[in-house]
Amino acid sequence: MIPIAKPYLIEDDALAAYHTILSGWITQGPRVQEFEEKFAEYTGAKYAVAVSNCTTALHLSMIVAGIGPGDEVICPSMSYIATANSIKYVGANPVFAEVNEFYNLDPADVEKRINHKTKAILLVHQIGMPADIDAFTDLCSKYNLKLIEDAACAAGSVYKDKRIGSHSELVCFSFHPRKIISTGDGGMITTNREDYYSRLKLLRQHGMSVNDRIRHSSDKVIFEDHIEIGYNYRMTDIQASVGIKQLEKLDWIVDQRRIIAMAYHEGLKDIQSITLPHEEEGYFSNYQSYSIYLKEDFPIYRNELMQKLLEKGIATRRGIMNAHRETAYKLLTRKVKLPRSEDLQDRSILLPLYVPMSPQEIDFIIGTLKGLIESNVIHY
Ligand SMILES: C[C@H]1O[C@H](OP(=O)(O)OP(=O)(O)OC[C@H]2O[C@@H](n3cnc4c(=O)[nH]c(N)nc43)[C@H](O)[C@@H]2O)[C@@H](O)[C@@H](O)[C@@H]1N
Ligand SMILES: O=C(O)CCC(=O)C(=O)O
Repeated sequence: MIPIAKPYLIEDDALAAYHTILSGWITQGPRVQEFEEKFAEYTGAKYAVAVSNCTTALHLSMIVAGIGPGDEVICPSMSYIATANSIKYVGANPVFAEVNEFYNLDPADVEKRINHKTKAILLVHQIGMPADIDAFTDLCSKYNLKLIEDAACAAGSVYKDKRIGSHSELVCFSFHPRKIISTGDGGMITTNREDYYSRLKLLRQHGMSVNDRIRHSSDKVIFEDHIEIGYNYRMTDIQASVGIKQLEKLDWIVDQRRIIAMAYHEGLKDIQSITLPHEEEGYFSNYQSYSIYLKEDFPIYRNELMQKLLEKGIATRRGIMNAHRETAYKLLTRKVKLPRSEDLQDRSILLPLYVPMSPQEIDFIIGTLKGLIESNVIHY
């Protein structure tokens, strides 16, 4: 079976975890600090704060951005549900906007939805393709809104010559196994603001004024205070030590993923009934996923195509979900109509993409897909 994804984890990642376990300091310790420093340096941001996953990164970002009950935050519905959930966690409401052909927020549609309750735009760099950060930065300054980036899938992606993580005040990353680099679960927030940095560090560890490492190494007795109600959103040192090793491989992994994406482009470019992903000038994707869109004249129903491919040993996934169609959001979103997002969800599939994939596996996927189309197994 060719799976949809596999994290690229090798012996040095495992050894890093092994050594951390034996070191005797296994959470919120030196490896976490090292991972944060290296991640900030990699992205070009001033600071980075490690947390337990990207969902908690988004939650804390909402808090430090000052989003609260009754506020509205504009975001795509077409995203993993954690994007919208992070807005609900602070008592605010997600206002879903349309996406463009790149599965990313459409700035013109977002602008139409701004009103006096709007406090922020939460953009998503969907499946690793950067969203148009400049357009949203302009909108945010025009209407005095906060910008938060959900870069869960976008470690190693680049927008206008700068890596994702360096463009705005709050950028959230994920190290879930479905992402480019993984620490099991894990997340990171990058920021250039010192006040955000300090508050994020406080909030992820119960609002504790003097952290355990400082108390541990102090030659004087110190007592901590808990100065606001915080959370237990820590990353462990076991995860961070894996993250440090994964980060060393990130650019290489992105290169490898792009080679596979190019092989898909090349092998599938002559099929008229599908649309392939592409990059515009200034946009560089890490190809977290490779999504193809089945046009009106595609000869096989989407779900049947997925089933046929599975029977041939190839796992695929449906197009990116729309949060407003999920049961959890039904009451809130009865009147929401997002035809483009819904169509992209219904008519797209994600193909397997992981490192290493052999040329034979890629050829097999391309050949099987072409064979199914040519034999017109099931017609409309
Ligand atoms: C970007 C979004 O991608 C994912 O959605 P998806 O539907 O494309 O993929 P999923 O089915 O969740 O991905 C899980 C697949 O990823 C591979 N995998 C490999 N290792 C793991 C693992 O440790 N945990 C999980 N959950 N999955 C792992 C396997 O092939 C597994 O079938 C979701 O995981 C979302 O959580 C994510 N935000
Ligand atoms: O939990 C998930 O499956 C997706 C959300 C995510 O990637 C994260 O919270 O880090």
